[in-house]
Amino acid sequence: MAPPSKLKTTAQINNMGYEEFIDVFGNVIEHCSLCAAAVWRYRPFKDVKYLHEEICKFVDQLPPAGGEGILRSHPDLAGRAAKEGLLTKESSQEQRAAGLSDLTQEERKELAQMNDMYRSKFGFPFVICARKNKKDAILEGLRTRLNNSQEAELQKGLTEVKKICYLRLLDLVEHDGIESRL
Ligand SMILES: NC(=O)N[C@H]1NC(=O)NC1=O
Repeated sequence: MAPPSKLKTTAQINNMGYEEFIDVFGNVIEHCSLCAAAVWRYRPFKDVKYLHEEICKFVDQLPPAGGEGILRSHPDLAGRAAKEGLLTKESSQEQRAAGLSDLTQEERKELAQMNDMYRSKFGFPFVICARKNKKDAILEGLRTRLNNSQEAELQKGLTEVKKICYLRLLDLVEHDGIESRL
């Protein structure tokens, strides 16, 4: 007999008390459990897509400083936290999936230099959905996005945060092939 699925059903989510909800969904936005805490009140959710939409609505109504705070809660790609083994398990899996644990020394150096340039220009780290971009696309994205305005990068970074969030939710909740929404 197949082992019981660890994925939550919509019914289970809708019956969760606040603490269990945070235990399960507290890191769907990296280090920002406030985003899950804010949407618990909107149960019942029809499915995982609705839960994601409520989180996105919460993120979208934050003032710019709040959005920047969310971006700042993300670790650099292949940065110091990765080197020191301090990533969350989600971020660690995502960075590995993108091939960032197998960078050449040159690629690692280029990424670190561009990450630093990006952070000093915008005041927050470069954020991209690593599971949707392999290492070449990440390096290219960083090179291109360095030319953008601060406002554009705040929006772009938050769009990537919402993609990361959706994929993290799909890892936690039973669903029916709806990844294509990204
Ligand atoms: N800086 C950055 O993009 N970090 C992240 N991206 C991702 O997919 N997971 C992360 O932690």
